[in-house]
Amino acid sequence: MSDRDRQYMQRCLELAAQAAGQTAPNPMVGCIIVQGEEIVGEGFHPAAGQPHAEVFALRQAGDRARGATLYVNLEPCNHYGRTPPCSEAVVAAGLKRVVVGMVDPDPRVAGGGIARLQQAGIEVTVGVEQAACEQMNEAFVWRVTQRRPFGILKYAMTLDGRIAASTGHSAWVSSPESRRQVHSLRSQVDAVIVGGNTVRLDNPRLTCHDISDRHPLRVVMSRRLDLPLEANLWQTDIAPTLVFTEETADRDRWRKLEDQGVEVVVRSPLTPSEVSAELFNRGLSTLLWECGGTLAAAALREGQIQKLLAFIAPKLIGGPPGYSPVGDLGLLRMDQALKVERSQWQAIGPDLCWTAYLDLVSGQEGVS
Ligand SMILES: Nc1nc(O)c(N)c(N[C@@H]2O[C@H](COP(=O)(O)O)[C@@H](O)[C@H]2O)n1
Ligand SMILES: [Zn+2]
Repeated sequence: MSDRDRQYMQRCLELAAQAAGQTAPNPMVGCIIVQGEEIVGEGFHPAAGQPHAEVFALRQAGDRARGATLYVNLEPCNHYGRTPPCSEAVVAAGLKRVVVGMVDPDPRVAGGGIARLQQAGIEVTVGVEQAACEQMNEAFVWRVTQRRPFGILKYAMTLDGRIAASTGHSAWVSSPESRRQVHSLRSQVDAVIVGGNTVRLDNPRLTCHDISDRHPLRVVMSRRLDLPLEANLWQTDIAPTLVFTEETADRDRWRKLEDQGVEVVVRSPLTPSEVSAELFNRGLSTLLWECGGTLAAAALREGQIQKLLAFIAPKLIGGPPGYSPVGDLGLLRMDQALKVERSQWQAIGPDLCWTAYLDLVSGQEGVS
Protein backbone atom coordinates (compact mmCIF):
# COMPACT_ATOMS: atom_id res chain seq x y z
CA MET A 1 0.00 0.00 0.00
CA SER A 2 1.66 3.20 -1.19
CA ASP A 3 1.14 6.93 -0.69
CA ARG A 4 -0.41 6.97 -4.15
CA ASP A 5 -2.93 4.34 -3.07
CA ARG A 6 -3.82 6.47 -0.07
CA GLN A 7 -4.20 9.62 -2.17
CA TYR A 8 -6.44 7.90 -4.69
CA MET A 9 -8.55 6.46 -1.87
CA GLN A 10 -8.93 9.96 -0.43
CA ARG A 11 -10.22 11.05 -3.83
CA CYS A 12 -12.80 8.22 -3.66
CA LEU A 13 -13.95 9.55 -0.28
CA GLU A 14 -14.23 13.08 -1.72
CA LEU A 15 -16.40 11.76 -4.53
CA ALA A 16 -18.51 9.66 -2.17
CA ALA A 17 -19.17 12.67 0.07
CA GLN A 18 -20.93 14.44 -2.79
CA ALA A 19 -23.99 12.30 -2.06
CA ALA A 20 -23.90 12.68 1.74
CA GLY A 21 -27.41 12.45 3.16
CA GLN A 22 -28.88 11.05 -0.05
CA THR A 23 -27.85 7.40 -0.26
CA ALA A 24 -29.74 5.64 2.58
CA PRO A 25 -30.22 2.78 3.01
CA ASN A 26 -27.15 2.44 0.81
CA PRO A 27 -23.60 3.55 1.65
CA MET A 28 -21.66 6.51 0.35
CA VAL A 29 -19.24 5.21 -2.26
CA GLY A 30 -16.77 6.84 -4.62
CA CYS A 31 -14.64 5.13 -7.24
CA ILE A 32 -11.81 6.07 -9.56
CA ILE A 33 -9.95 4.19 -12.29
CA VAL A 34 -6.29 4.96 -12.84
CA GLN A 35 -4.42 4.00 -16.01
CA GLY A 36 -0.69 4.63 -15.49
CA GLU A 37 -0.69 8.04 -13.82
CA GLU A 38 -3.95 9.21 -15.33
CA ILE A 39 -7.40 9.11 -13.76
CA VAL A 40 -9.54 7.84 -16.61
CA GLY A 41 -12.82 7.31 -14.77
CA GLU A 42 -14.58 8.71 -11.71
CA GLY A 43 -17.96 8.15 -10.15
CA PHE A 44 -20.00 8.08 -6.98
CA HIS A 45 -23.20 6.40 -5.88
CA PRO A 46 -25.90 9.11 -6.01
CA ALA A 47 -28.84 7.31 -4.38
CA ALA A 48 -30.36 3.88 -3.70
CA GLY A 49 -31.75 2.44 -6.92
CA GLN A 50 -29.15 4.31 -8.99
CA PRO A 51 -26.04 2.56 -10.38
CA HIS A 52 -23.17 1.99 -7.99
CA ALA A 53 -20.05 4.17 -8.00
CA GLU A 54 -18.01 1.53 -9.86
CA VAL A 55 -20.47 1.53 -12.76
CA PHE A 56 -20.16 5.30 -13.27
CA ALA A 57 -16.36 5.10 -13.16
CA LEU A 58 -16.26 2.14 -15.57
CA ARG A 59 -18.63 3.91 -17.99
CA GLN A 60 -16.39 6.98 -18.03
CA ALA A 61 -13.19 4.96 -18.45
CA GLY A 62 -14.54 2.80 -21.30
CA ASP A 63 -11.74 0.78 -22.95
CA ARG A 64 -9.13 2.58 -20.88
CA ALA A 65 -10.20 0.46 -17.87
CA ARG A 66 -8.39 -2.56 -19.36
CA GLY A 67 -5.20 -3.23 -17.37
CA ALA A 68 -5.91 -0.28 -15.04
CA THR A 69 -6.32 -0.02 -11.25
CA LEU A 70 -9.73 0.61 -9.73
CA TYR A 71 -10.01 2.31 -6.32
CA VAL A 72 -13.20 2.15 -4.29
CA ASN A 73 -13.86 2.91 -0.64
CA LEU A 74 -16.20 -0.11 -0.18
CA GLU A 75 -15.75 -3.63 -1.50
CA PRO A 76 -17.50 -4.06 -4.88
CA CYS A 77 -20.83 -5.81 -4.45
CA ASN A 78 -21.34 -9.36 -5.57
CA HIS A 79 -25.11 -9.72 -5.49
CA TYR A 80 -28.23 -8.83 -7.43
CA GLY A 81 -29.96 -6.13 -5.37
CA ARG A 82 -31.59 -3.11 -6.94
CA THR A 83 -28.66 -3.26 -9.37
CA PRO A 84 -26.48 -6.11 -10.77
CA PRO A 85 -23.14 -7.12 -9.16
CA CYS A 86 -20.28 -4.68 -9.68
CA SER A 87 -17.75 -7.51 -9.26
CA GLU A 88 -18.87 -8.94 -12.62
CA ALA A 89 -18.64 -5.54 -14.30
CA VAL A 90 -15.10 -5.09 -12.95
CA VAL A 91 -14.05 -8.55 -14.18
CA ALA A 92 -15.62 -7.94 -17.60
CA ALA A 93 -13.80 -4.59 -17.97
CA GLY A 94 -10.39 -6.29 -17.58
CA LEU A 95 -9.04 -4.40 -14.55
CA LYS A 96 -5.60 -5.55 -13.39
CA ARG A 97 -5.78 -4.40 -9.78
CA VAL A 98 -8.52 -3.32 -7.38
CA VAL A 99 -7.84 -1.31 -4.21
CA VAL A 100 -10.60 -1.49 -1.61
CA GLY A 101 -11.01 0.78 1.44
CA MET A 102 -13.01 -1.65 3.57
CA VAL A 103 -14.87 -4.96 3.38
CA ASP A 104 -18.63 -4.49 2.92
CA PRO A 105 -20.41 -5.67 6.11
CA ASP A 106 -23.67 -6.21 4.20
CA PRO A 107 -24.18 -9.99 4.60
CA ARG A 108 -25.04 -10.19 0.89
CA VAL A 109 -21.47 -9.09 0.11
CA ALA A 110 -19.20 -9.66 3.17
CA GLY A 111 -16.00 -10.56 1.33
CA GLY A 112 -17.76 -12.24 -1.61
CA GLY A 113 -16.95 -9.36 -3.96
CA ILE A 114 -13.25 -9.52 -3.11
CA ALA A 115 -13.22 -13.31 -3.51
CA ARG A 116 -14.86 -13.06 -6.94
CA LEU A 117 -12.24 -10.56 -8.15
CA GLN A 118 -9.37 -12.70 -6.85
CA GLN A 119 -10.87 -15.77 -8.46
CA ALA A 120 -10.75 -13.90 -11.79
CA GLY A 121 -7.01 -13.27 -11.29
CA ILE A 122 -7.32 -9.61 -10.27
CA GLU A 123 -4.83 -8.40 -7.66
CA VAL A 124 -6.83 -7.01 -4.70
CA THR A 125 -5.50 -4.76 -1.93
CA VAL A 126 -7.84 -4.26 1.04
CA GLY A 127 -7.76 -1.72 3.89
CA VAL A 128 -6.31 1.44 2.35
CA GLU A 129 -7.44 4.43 4.45
CA GLN A 130 -9.67 1.96 6.26
CA ALA A 131 -10.36 4.14 9.32
CA ALA A 132 -11.54 7.05 7.15
CA CYS A 133 -13.65 4.69 5.03
CA GLU A 134 -15.30 3.19 8.13
CA GLN A 135 -15.92 6.63 9.57
CA MET A 136 -17.64 7.83 6.41
CA ASN A 137 -20.04 4.88 6.39
CA GLU A 138 -20.47 4.44 10.16
CA ALA A 139 -24.26 4.71 9.86
CA PHE A 140 -24.44 2.22 6.98
CA VAL A 141 -22.25 -0.25 8.89
CA TRP A 142 -24.44 0.11 11.99
CA ARG A 143 -27.62 -0.28 9.95
CA VAL A 144 -26.60 -3.49 8.21
CA THR A 145 -24.98 -5.09 11.24
CA GLN A 146 -27.48 -4.05 13.95
CA ARG A 147 -30.65 -3.77 11.82
CA ARG A 148 -31.52 -0.32 13.22
CA PRO A 149 -30.64 3.28 12.43
CA PHE A 150 -27.56 5.04 13.78
CA GLY A 151 -28.62 7.66 16.34
CA ILE A 152 -26.78 10.92 16.96
CA LEU A 153 -27.79 13.00 19.98
CA LYS A 154 -27.00 16.67 19.48
CA TYR A 155 -27.44 19.39 22.03
CA ALA A 156 -26.13 22.84 22.85
CA MET A 157 -25.60 23.75 26.49
CA THR A 158 -24.13 26.49 28.62
CA LEU A 159 -21.01 26.01 30.71
CA ASP A 160 -23.30 25.19 33.64
CA GLY A 161 -25.00 22.44 31.66
CA ARG A 162 -28.33 24.11 30.73
CA ILE A 163 -30.05 23.90 27.35
CA ALA A 164 -32.47 26.74 28.20
CA ALA A 165 -33.19 29.44 30.75
CA SER A 166 -35.64 28.59 33.55
CA THR A 167 -38.41 30.06 31.35
CA GLY A 168 -37.62 27.58 28.57
CA HIS A 169 -36.12 30.36 26.43
CA SER A 170 -33.23 28.99 24.41
CA ALA A 171 -32.57 31.20 21.39
CA TRP A 172 -29.66 30.92 21.32
CA VAL A 173 -27.38 28.86 23.49
CA SER A 174 -24.61 28.38 20.93
CA SER A 175 -22.97 30.72 18.44
CA PRO A 176 -23.98 31.32 14.80
CA GLU A 177 -20.90 29.30 13.78
CA SER A 178 -22.07 26.27 15.77
CA ARG A 179 -25.60 26.59 14.46
CA ARG A 180 -24.27 26.65 10.94
CA GLN A 181 -22.39 23.45 11.67
CA VAL A 182 -25.69 21.89 12.77
CA HIS A 183 -27.41 23.03 9.57
CA SER A 184 -24.62 21.31 7.66
CA LEU A 185 -24.99 18.16 9.75
CA ARG A 186 -28.71 18.10 8.98
CA SER A 187 -27.87 17.96 5.27
CA GLN A 188 -26.00 14.69 5.95
CA VAL A 189 -28.63 12.87 8.00
CA ASP A 190 -31.87 11.18 7.01
CA ALA A 191 -34.16 12.51 9.75
CA VAL A 192 -34.17 14.98 12.63
CA ILE A 193 -36.27 14.02 15.66
CA VAL A 194 -37.75 16.28 18.34
CA GLY A 195 -40.44 15.97 20.99
CA GLY A 196 -43.63 18.03 21.29
CA ASN A 197 -42.07 20.31 23.89
CA THR A 198 -39.40 21.46 21.46
CA VAL A 199 -42.11 22.34 18.93
CA ARG A 200 -44.06 24.27 21.57
CA LEU A 201 -41.07 26.13 23.02
CA ASP A 202 -38.74 26.66 20.07
CA ASN A 203 -40.90 26.41 16.93
CA PRO A 204 -37.88 25.02 15.03
CA ARG A 205 -37.60 24.58 11.27
CA LEU A 206 -35.09 21.71 11.42
CA THR A 207 -33.93 22.44 7.89
CA CYS A 208 -30.43 22.93 6.49
CA HIS A 209 -31.19 26.65 6.00
CA ASP A 210 -29.00 27.94 3.16
CA ILE A 211 -26.52 25.03 3.29
CA SER A 212 -28.56 22.78 0.99
CA ASP A 213 -31.90 22.60 -0.81
CA ARG A 214 -32.33 19.06 0.36
CA HIS A 215 -33.67 18.85 3.91
CA PRO A 216 -34.00 15.80 6.18
CA LEU A 217 -37.32 14.27 7.14
CA ARG A 218 -38.57 16.16 10.22
CA VAL A 219 -39.98 13.87 12.90
CA VAL A 220 -41.99 14.86 15.97
CA MET A 221 -42.90 12.53 18.84
CA SER A 222 -46.05 13.69 20.62
CA ARG A 223 -48.30 11.34 22.63
CA ARG A 224 -51.32 13.63 22.80
CA LEU A 225 -50.79 15.88 19.76
CA ASP A 226 -51.03 18.92 22.06
CA LEU A 227 -49.10 20.86 19.47
CA PRO A 228 -49.55 24.40 18.15
CA LEU A 229 -51.93 24.77 15.21
CA GLU A 230 -49.34 26.84 13.42
CA ALA A 231 -45.67 25.89 13.46
CA ASN A 232 -42.73 26.04 11.10
CA LEU A 233 -42.69 22.25 10.97
CA TRP A 234 -46.15 22.18 9.41
CA GLN A 235 -44.79 23.99 6.34
CA THR A 236 -44.47 20.78 4.39
CA ASP A 237 -43.73 22.45 1.07
CA ILE A 238 -40.19 23.05 2.42
CA ALA A 239 -39.59 19.54 3.76
CA PRO A 240 -41.71 16.57 4.80
CA THR A 241 -42.84 16.22 8.42
CA LEU A 242 -43.84 13.00 10.12
CA VAL A 243 -45.56 13.07 13.50
CA PHE A 244 -45.66 9.97 15.69
CA THR A 245 -48.44 9.82 18.22
CA GLU A 246 -50.56 7.39 20.24
CA GLU A 247 -54.02 6.00 19.50
CA THR A 248 -55.70 8.25 22.08
CA ALA A 249 -54.37 11.53 20.60
CA ASP A 250 -56.59 14.54 19.90
CA ARG A 251 -58.42 13.64 16.65
CA ASP A 252 -59.15 17.23 15.73
CA ARG A 253 -55.43 18.16 15.86
CA TRP A 254 -54.65 14.98 13.96
CA ARG A 255 -56.96 15.99 11.08
CA LYS A 256 -55.62 19.53 11.06
CA LEU A 257 -52.04 18.28 10.80
CA GLU A 258 -52.95 15.96 7.95
CA ASP A 259 -54.75 18.83 6.19
CA GLN A 260 -51.41 20.66 6.20
CA GLY A 261 -49.63 17.70 4.58
CA VAL A 262 -48.13 16.26 7.77
CA GLU A 263 -48.09 12.47 7.94
CA VAL A 264 -49.36 11.13 11.27
CA VAL A 265 -48.39 7.62 12.38
CA VAL A 266 -49.60 5.81 15.51
CA ARG A 267 -47.33 3.78 17.75
CA SER A 268 -48.79 2.87 21.14
CA PRO A 269 -46.89 3.04 23.41
CA LEU A 270 -44.82 5.70 21.69
CA THR A 271 -41.13 5.05 22.38
CA PRO A 272 -37.82 5.97 20.73
CA SER A 273 -37.33 2.31 19.79
CA GLU A 274 -40.66 2.18 17.98
CA VAL A 275 -39.84 5.35 16.07
CA SER A 276 -36.37 4.08 15.16
CA ALA A 277 -37.80 0.75 14.01
CA GLU A 278 -40.35 2.44 11.75
CA LEU A 279 -37.70 4.74 10.26
CA PHE A 280 -35.42 1.74 9.73
CA ASN A 281 -38.22 0.01 7.81
CA ARG A 282 -38.55 3.12 5.67
CA GLY A 283 -34.87 2.78 4.72
CA LEU A 284 -33.36 5.54 6.88
CA SER A 285 -29.84 5.11 8.25
CA THR A 286 -28.94 8.22 10.29
CA LEU A 287 -31.25 9.84 12.83
CA LEU A 288 -30.32 13.15 14.48
CA TRP A 289 -32.01 13.53 17.86
CA GLU A 290 -32.30 17.28 18.52
CA CYS A 291 -34.72 16.82 21.38
CA GLY A 292 -34.92 17.98 24.99
CA GLY A 293 -33.58 16.11 27.99
CA THR A 294 -36.56 13.84 28.69
CA LEU A 295 -36.72 12.35 25.21
CA ALA A 296 -32.90 12.26 24.99
CA ALA A 297 -32.79 10.19 28.19
CA ALA A 298 -35.44 7.81 26.87
CA ALA A 299 -33.54 7.38 23.59
CA LEU A 300 -30.33 6.72 25.52
CA ARG A 301 -32.01 4.27 27.88
CA GLU A 302 -33.35 2.35 24.91
CA GLY A 303 -29.98 2.21 23.17
CA GLN A 304 -31.02 4.41 20.26
CA ILE A 305 -28.06 6.81 20.57
CA GLN A 306 -24.65 5.79 19.28
CA LYS A 307 -22.93 9.17 18.97
CA LEU A 308 -23.00 12.42 20.93
CA LEU A 309 -22.43 15.90 19.62
CA ALA A 310 -22.37 18.49 22.39
CA PHE A 311 -21.89 22.19 21.73
CA ILE A 312 -20.70 23.93 24.88
CA ALA A 313 -21.17 27.70 24.94
CA PRO A 314 -19.02 29.93 27.15
CA LYS A 315 -21.88 31.34 29.22
CA LEU A 316 -23.73 30.69 32.48
CA ILE A 317 -27.51 30.86 32.84
CA GLY A 318 -28.08 29.26 36.26
CA GLY A 319 -31.62 28.55 37.51
CA PRO A 320 -33.25 25.40 38.84
CA PRO A 321 -32.05 22.12 37.36
CA GLY A 322 -34.65 21.30 34.75
CA TYR A 323 -33.30 22.10 31.39
CA SER A 324 -30.46 19.66 31.29
CA PRO A 325 -29.48 17.99 27.99
CA VAL A 326 -30.09 14.49 29.33
CA GLY A 327 -32.90 13.74 31.78
CA ASP A 328 -33.19 10.88 34.22
CA LEU A 329 -31.28 7.78 33.22
CA GLY A 330 -32.10 6.02 36.47
CA LEU A 331 -28.43 5.92 37.44
CA LEU A 332 -27.70 6.42 41.12
CA ARG A 333 -23.94 6.05 41.40
CA MET A 334 -21.15 7.73 39.45
CA ASP A 335 -19.65 4.35 38.60
CA GLN A 336 -22.85 3.57 36.66
CA ALA A 337 -22.35 6.56 34.32
CA LEU A 338 -22.48 5.79 30.60
CA LYS A 339 -18.91 5.86 29.29
CA VAL A 340 -18.03 7.43 26.01
CA GLU A 341 -15.09 6.61 23.79
CA ARG A 342 -13.25 8.15 20.84
CA SER A 343 -13.84 11.65 22.26
CA GLN A 344 -12.77 14.55 20.12
CA TRP A 345 -13.27 18.23 20.58
CA GLN A 346 -12.78 21.30 18.46
CA ALA A 347 -13.38 25.01 18.79
CA ILE A 348 -16.20 26.36 16.68
CA GLY A 349 -16.32 30.13 16.98
CA PRO A 350 -16.46 30.78 20.75
CA ASP A 351 -17.93 27.31 21.50
CA LEU A 352 -16.46 23.90 22.10
CA CYS A 353 -17.87 21.05 20.05
CA TRP A 354 -17.44 17.66 21.68
CA THR A 355 -17.99 14.47 19.68
CA ALA A 356 -17.96 11.03 21.28
CA TYR A 357 -19.36 7.55 20.82
CA LEU A 358 -21.19 5.52 23.38
CA ASP A 359 -19.21 2.44 24.24
CA LEU A 360 -20.65 0.25 21.51
CA VAL A 361 -18.22 -2.60 21.92
CA SER A 362 -18.98 -3.56 25.51
CA GLY A 363 -22.70 -3.29 24.85
CA GLN A 364 -23.23 -0.78 27.71
CA GLU A 365 -25.39 1.46 25.50
CA GLY A 366 -28.98 1.29 26.63
CA VAL A 367 -29.75 1.41 30.31
CA SER A 368 -32.26 -1.09 31.53
N1 LIG B 1 -19.15 -1.09 -3.59
C1 LIG B 1 -20.36 -0.48 -3.61
N2 LIG B 1 -20.53 0.60 -4.37
C2 LIG B 1 -21.68 1.26 -4.35
O1 LIG B 1 -21.81 2.37 -5.07
C3 LIG B 1 -22.75 0.80 -3.55
N3 LIG B 1 -23.94 1.47 -3.52
C4 LIG B 1 -22.55 -0.39 -2.82
N4 LIG B 1 -23.57 -0.90 -2.10
C5 LIG B 1 -23.66 -2.25 -1.64
O2 LIG B 1 -24.75 -2.90 -2.29
C6 LIG B 1 -25.90 -2.84 -1.46
C7 LIG B 1 -27.02 -2.17 -2.19
O3 LIG B 1 -27.26 -2.83 -3.41
P1 LIG B 1 -28.37 -2.26 -4.43
O4 LIG B 1 -28.08 -0.80 -4.63
O5 LIG B 1 -29.69 -2.50 -3.79
O6 LIG B 1 -28.17 -3.06 -5.66
C8 LIG B 1 -25.53 -2.07 -0.21
O7 LIG B 1 -26.16 -2.60 0.95
C9 LIG B 1 -24.03 -2.31 -0.18
O8 LIG B 1 -23.77 -3.57 0.33
N5 LIG B 1 -21.34 -0.99 -2.85
ZN1 LIG C 1 -22.13 -2.66 -6.69
